[in-house]
Amino acid sequence: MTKNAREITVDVLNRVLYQGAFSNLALDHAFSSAALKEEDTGLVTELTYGTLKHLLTLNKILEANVSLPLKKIERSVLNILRISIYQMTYLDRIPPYAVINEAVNLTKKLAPKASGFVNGVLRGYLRHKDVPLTYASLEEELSVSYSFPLWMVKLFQEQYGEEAQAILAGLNERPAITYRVNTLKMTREEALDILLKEGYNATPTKISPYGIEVLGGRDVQRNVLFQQGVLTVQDESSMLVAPALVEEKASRYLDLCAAPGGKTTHLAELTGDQKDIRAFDLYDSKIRLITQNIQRLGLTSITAKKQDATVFQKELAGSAQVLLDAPCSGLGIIRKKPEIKYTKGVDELESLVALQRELLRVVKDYVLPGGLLVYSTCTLNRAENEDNVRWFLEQNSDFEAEPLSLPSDPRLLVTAEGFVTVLPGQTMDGFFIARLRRKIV
Ligand SMILES: C[S@@+](CC[C@H](N)C(=O)[O-])C[C@H]1O[C@@H](n2cnc3c(N)ncnc32)[C@H](O)[C@@H]1O
Repeated sequence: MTKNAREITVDVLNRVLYQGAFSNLALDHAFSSAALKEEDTGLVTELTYGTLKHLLTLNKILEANVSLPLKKIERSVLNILRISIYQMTYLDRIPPYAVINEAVNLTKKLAPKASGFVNGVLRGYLRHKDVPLTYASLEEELSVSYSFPLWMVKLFQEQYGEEAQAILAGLNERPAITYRVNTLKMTREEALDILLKEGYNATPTKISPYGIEVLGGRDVQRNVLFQQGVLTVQDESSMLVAPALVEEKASRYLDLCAAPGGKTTHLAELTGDQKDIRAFDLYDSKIRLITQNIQRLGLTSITAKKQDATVFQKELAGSAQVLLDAPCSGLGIIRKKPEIKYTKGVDELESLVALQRELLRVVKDYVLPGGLLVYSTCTLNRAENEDNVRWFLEQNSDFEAEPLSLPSDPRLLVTAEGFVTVLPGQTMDGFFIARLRRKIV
């Protein structure tokens, strides 16, 4: 029997919340295995991301409306309830009685004995929808209303002080779609002009001079500009990294944690595809992603190879500008992968710091005397960001911090040393960039 949009959503949520799947990949898999109409694809995407984004709020509402602990409810039934409460609370285009009917019909199919329970819970919620939720503390209120685990709320409060609430709000924003223009093929103005003439609602990104934000129009990935390698999907924060590393005098660039190649390909574009660019990553499957991007963009200056960045390659010692875009906890990209809120734990953050320090320790020896090491992460956790770089500078007196050349913008927090934290919001992921110069001694 074919599955409708809500059943597919429940499948995707089961995979993301209980089997560790990534939301974007689980959705891609669902869409490639079911021939859905475009409007149903839109509904599945909306219900999946909306439910994940507001999961803790939805759980709190459910707790107020059911008399048993949520973990005693069968998982598919719980996810039917969550997507239904999400629609009744956050969407106004679907009438509540239609939501309840859909939920009851789906429960009859997946867990027939629970259909009366689902009907009762949802009708009860409809009657008491306006009763406000109550909280034991300000932290609990922030945790439930923004739907972030308590430990993450406390981490942001402790580390970012008065910016914490803006970070929670920014990480819940709907991400804008931004593209980087391959300036080897045309200027940003030319690409923008073509998109506008084709009826897209598009605008230049404000901080990066290479980006275009597309606010409306047909799927850009089917557009000839994308297919011809003029455009690459990239967050505006990520577009700030390669320009921090490029210098006229440098002839070799190493990107140690490169897949899928977003920043490597930007390096090649900014250096006229004329320099020696080496991209490494840990897995063959990820090297294939880099290769696909290189081919689509028509670049020839990059070689991509499987290589563990914790293992030193002697032959490259002291030879290059170095990018370490380190594996990290990813708290800055929660807008795009909201499941990170519930799947990451504090312990994992600590082991990542150890890995990042090991990577810094190894890759520093590739840096050309007088050259640059750029360290970046897509997380908002000072332990993985500023603390790591300060630790590194204490250990390595032959390196010094150097500010990035960026316009001043309220979304950029810049430390006295020049380290940049990008605050998350509509067009930008939360991000961290530090630029370190190796002294000539
Ligand atoms: C933040 S992502 C890189 C994103 C990439 N720079 C881009 O802009 O497209 C971090 C990457 O580090 C890779 N990685 C993790 N541990 C590694 C290691 N020991 N050596 C090399 N790569 C590693 C992961 O496979 C992942 O692709």
